Amino acid sequence: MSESEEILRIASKGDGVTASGRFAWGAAPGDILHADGTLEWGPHHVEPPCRHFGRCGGCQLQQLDEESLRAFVEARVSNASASQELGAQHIAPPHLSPPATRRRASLRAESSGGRIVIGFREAKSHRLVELEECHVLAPELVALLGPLRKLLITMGKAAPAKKGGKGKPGKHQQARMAADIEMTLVEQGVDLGVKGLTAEGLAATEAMLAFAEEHGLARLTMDGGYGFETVWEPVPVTVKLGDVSVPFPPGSFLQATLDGEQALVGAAREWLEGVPTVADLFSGLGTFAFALAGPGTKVLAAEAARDVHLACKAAADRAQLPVFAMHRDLFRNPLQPDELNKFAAVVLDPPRAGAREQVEAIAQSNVERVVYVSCNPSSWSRDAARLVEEGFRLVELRPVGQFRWSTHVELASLFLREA
Ligand SMILES: C[S@@+](CC[C@H](N)C(=O)[O-])C[C@H]1O[C@@H](n2cnc3c(N)ncnc32)[C@H](O)[C@@H]1O
Repeated sequence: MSESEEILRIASKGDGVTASGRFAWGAAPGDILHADGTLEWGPHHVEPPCRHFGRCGGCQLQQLDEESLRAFVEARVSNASASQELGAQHIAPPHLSPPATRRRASLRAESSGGRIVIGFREAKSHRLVELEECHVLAPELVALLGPLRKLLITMGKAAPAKKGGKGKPGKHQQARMAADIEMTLVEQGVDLGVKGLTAEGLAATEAMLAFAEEHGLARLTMDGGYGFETVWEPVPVTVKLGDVSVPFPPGSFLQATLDGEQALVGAAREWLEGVPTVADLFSGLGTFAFALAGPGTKVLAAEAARDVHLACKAAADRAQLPVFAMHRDLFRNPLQPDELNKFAAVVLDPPRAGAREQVEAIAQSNVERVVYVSCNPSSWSRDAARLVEEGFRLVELRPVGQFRWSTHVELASLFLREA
């Protein structure tokens, strides 16, 4: 049997690891892992603030004190850099979003044992934990969970009985319900999307409208399998990017916290100050484009999602800012070196898969300054290695932990081409 050993670090999936390579879930650095698998808490182990911790799939690291949480975020990023020998010149202290600031969430709602459960999926299982509290979500989102649960029960009762089901003939009967819930805090309040359900019948529709009105929703959309249908949107929904209110199509990407967005945008602003022409690739609604564009800076914003691209374009036109929105699939049709050569700098913020093809074209171009923002240190390090191979230097790396207490880590990085 193995000896008692100290937990030395937290691995990328959130388990504590000892020197001999033993793993322990829920451990903090400095804990002692005994031979029988029990943990003795060390100086960095704190009482998790949430009663659901350990069962809810939303958080993995609530047992860490602030110091070791910061160390985890920094290590994820610096290890990714070291794994490819990128030679980062400077790694900034990590930015961590405070509790109760996450402004978007994807949750699951299911009927279970005659009840409706809304929550993140349980860790390593398909079961849902009923969220009685949540320490990461913004209070406006948490406040809606209880009322939403009641609404879904009402809708279930209002739904027509399924043919062949049990129960007295002619009586409404609650069918098994499962839906995906998207919540985003926008300028007008909460944008709520329910996927997998339709409001069937007058009673269900009226219940939805009453709910939206009573809770002052910014928008309510339903998607029963044929695309989003807007049930309620008293005024057009927008998000503020830079100084511009940009239309927000249902389900669009928004950085998870406002302070996280500000950390990433702040890095891009600092690194691209005074640059006259910037290509913002995987631009989304224009988070970086609207922050960078101004009298001295023109920005091209390239994005594949059509509704997102159109929203960016409409906002740029209305604000009369030098942001030129381009609809383009940058995986299949990356900006080519001759197109990239028209820009003094590139900022790119691709999805988790990274941007292998687009980075190859950047490597082959004459662009001298690249700001790479990433939500996946692994794909980032692969792409970064290609830039370094073609003569770029990794000047600065800023770890950002927008998803507090989770293993999900983001970063901003600056690459300059060696003279
Ligand atoms: C991580 S988000 C970043 C969005 C934006 N930079 C921001 O901060 O809000 C990645 C964006 O890439 C877009 N995207 C995904 N695949 C793409 C592709 N093949 N070509 C271009 N854009 C793509 C997504 O629609 C999404 O808007």
